[in-house]
Amino acid sequence: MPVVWMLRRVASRMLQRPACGCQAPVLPSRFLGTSPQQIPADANFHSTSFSEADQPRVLITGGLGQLGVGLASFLRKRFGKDNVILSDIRKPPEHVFLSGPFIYSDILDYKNLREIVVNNRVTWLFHYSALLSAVGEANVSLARAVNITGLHNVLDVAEEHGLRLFVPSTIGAFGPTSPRNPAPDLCIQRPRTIYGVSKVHAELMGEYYYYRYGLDFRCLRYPGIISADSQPGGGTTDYAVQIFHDAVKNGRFECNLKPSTRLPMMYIDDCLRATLEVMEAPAESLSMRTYNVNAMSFTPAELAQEILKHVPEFQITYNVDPVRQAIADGWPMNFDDSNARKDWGWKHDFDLPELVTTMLNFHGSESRVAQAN
Ligand SMILES: NC(=O)c1ccc[n+]([C@@H]2O[C@H](COP(=O)([O-])OP(=O)(O)OC[C@H]3O[C@@H](n4cnc5c(N)ncnc54)[C@H](O)[C@@H]3O)[C@@H](O)[C@H]2O)c1
Ligand SMILES: C[C@@H](O)[C@H](N)C(=O)O
Repeated sequence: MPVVWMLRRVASRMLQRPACGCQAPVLPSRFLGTSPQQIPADANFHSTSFSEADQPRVLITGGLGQLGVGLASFLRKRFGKDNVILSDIRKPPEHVFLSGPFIYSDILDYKNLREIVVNNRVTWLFHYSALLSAVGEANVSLARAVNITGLHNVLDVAEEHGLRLFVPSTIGAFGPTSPRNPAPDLCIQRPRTIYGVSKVHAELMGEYYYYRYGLDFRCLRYPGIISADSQPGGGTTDYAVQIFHDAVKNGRFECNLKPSTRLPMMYIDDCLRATLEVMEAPAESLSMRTYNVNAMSFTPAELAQEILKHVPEFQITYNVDPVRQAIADGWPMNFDDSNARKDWGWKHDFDLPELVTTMLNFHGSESRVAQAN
């Protein structure tokens, strides 16, 4: 195998580098920038003194899901609109298409992925494509393909082209035999969903490529992420997003998890900031390549109590979905993220009260706008 890898690497380097040693011609593209430089894998972007030309050239896969559009907008503020390419296999809504570069990318098509990376001189890749926990159980073979085969393509492209690679993992990478309150970074991981199994695989493969080939792989295990202006893609923590829509719209919500189901959660602003911070952290500050990150932990009953403080008529009822409940019962109730706090200074801004106020304000103003129109 090492011989095969060596040959592949030499061939790929030859393809990337012209024999004359001059600058390789780059195909025209509407996303093309002007910098002739490749960002070195160990570059430290912590300094804000980089010129426009030195900014990373970013590709986000699976970017039309709950988190990708917010990530693109966050990164574009930092690195410039044209340096961040959003991609997916779905058609983007108009406001997303008009907000910056968008491109079709199927992570199961290795050649397509490589072409995008080469033509756009991508240097950082955020790999968001995935099937989440509940939809994954409903379509195991597709989840296996997207979450495992797709990841292999991404790892290979990243390694061949010297990219810095971010892959999110999840609380779902733990299982009922893991310590659950709290789950530390390093412990037994025997998840019982295809989603969890594929994410443990991603963590291990990324770290293997880091140790074996020097790939600059960085991974955060996200808790359930709560966002106001994007819909979740079929996970177990989705209730904590939907509850706000329903509280404002109808004053009531039917929850598909039991009232006492405690899970770690995070507001999207904290999630996106954590993602950029770990990508910008100097390599020497990272004692590990896969970190837990956390903000808060609550049950549906506790979330409903907090909403009641703002919406006194709010009512919650329970109609438990056995698939989601079984998944949640095997996940951590709390997350130990002390290594992230120690190594690269992770600190969350949103606890439960700030989360509820922010979400209700957003949906309240949205519904007032809708009523006024
Ligand atoms: N949202 C959360 O609460 C949460 C928590 C932990 C980890 N994560 C991780 O963060 C990442 C983003 O999550 P999300 O909530 O935005 O997911 P999502 O399900 O909302 O979006 C995933 C996107 O992947 C795309 N996709 C599917 N197949 C693809 C393919 N073959 N090629 C390219 N794209 C494809 C889908 O079209 C979709 O837009 C995922 O890897 C997820 O596991 C999310
Ligand atoms: C937790 C996370 O990975 C996702 N929101 C899910 O529930 O599947």
